[in-house]
Amino acid sequence: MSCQTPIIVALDFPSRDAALALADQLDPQLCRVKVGKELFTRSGPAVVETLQAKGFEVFLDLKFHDIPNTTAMAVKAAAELGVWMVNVHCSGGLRMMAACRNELDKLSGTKPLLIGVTVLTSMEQDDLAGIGLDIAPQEQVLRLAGLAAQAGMDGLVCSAQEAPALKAAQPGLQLVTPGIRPAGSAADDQRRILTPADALQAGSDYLVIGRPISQASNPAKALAEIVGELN
Ligand SMILES: O=C(O)c1cc(=O)[nH]c(=O)n1[C@@H]1O[C@H](COP(=O)(O)O)[C@@H](O)[C@H]1O
Repeated sequence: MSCQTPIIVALDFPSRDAALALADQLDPQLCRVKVGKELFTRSGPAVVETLQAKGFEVFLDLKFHDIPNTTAMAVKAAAELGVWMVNVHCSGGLRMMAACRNELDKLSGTKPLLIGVTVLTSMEQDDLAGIGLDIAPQEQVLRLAGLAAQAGMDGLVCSAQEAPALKAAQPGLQLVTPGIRPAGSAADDQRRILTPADALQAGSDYLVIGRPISQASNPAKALAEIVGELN
């Protein structure tokens, strides 16, 4: 049976063993899992395959950002790994995103959801100013969302704070929202955050949650409490 909640648990760990130790405490019907840069760089495609064999749908979060051909070929490689979701940075531009879409469209069978990262949830207006963008985060997110829609992307990574505006402007795009913090938990390096229930209410389709679950003394209980809060 496939997953019945919108929760994606980030397996941000320095080793395959640590990631699998957490996965073994989680139920694939209650969450999907995300393999990011740290775990993939250490453990490679084998850890993705192991998680799939345990019944998890895997979001391969490598945030590809390169010239169109290089990015599209990386997305193709992710599709061939059988991942459920893959992402690229929208700031790679329209031609880069369209090349990825085009490459996936050539494949037969089940394809991963192709998701564009807008403005990282760790960034606020001052951070954008630092990289030469004199613009509010939401304005930049909406601009990139327009490009993503034009390129035929399936959805966006954004903050749940932007979800209401995005659902109004781009209703066809699924919203994947990190920066999720249950009430009372530490923000850590995140800046644009919302609670799980508020994020769903705002229009998020998927909630990416890392440390509030992975660093909890009882991760399965932390997941169950968040699922309970959503029902
Ligand atoms: O693409 C992502 O998943 C992502 C995009 C973004 O804007 N912000 C963001 O935090 N993430 C990822 O979501 C996860 C959030 O983890 P926690 O902050 O521990 O909940 C991390 O694995 C990040 O790499």
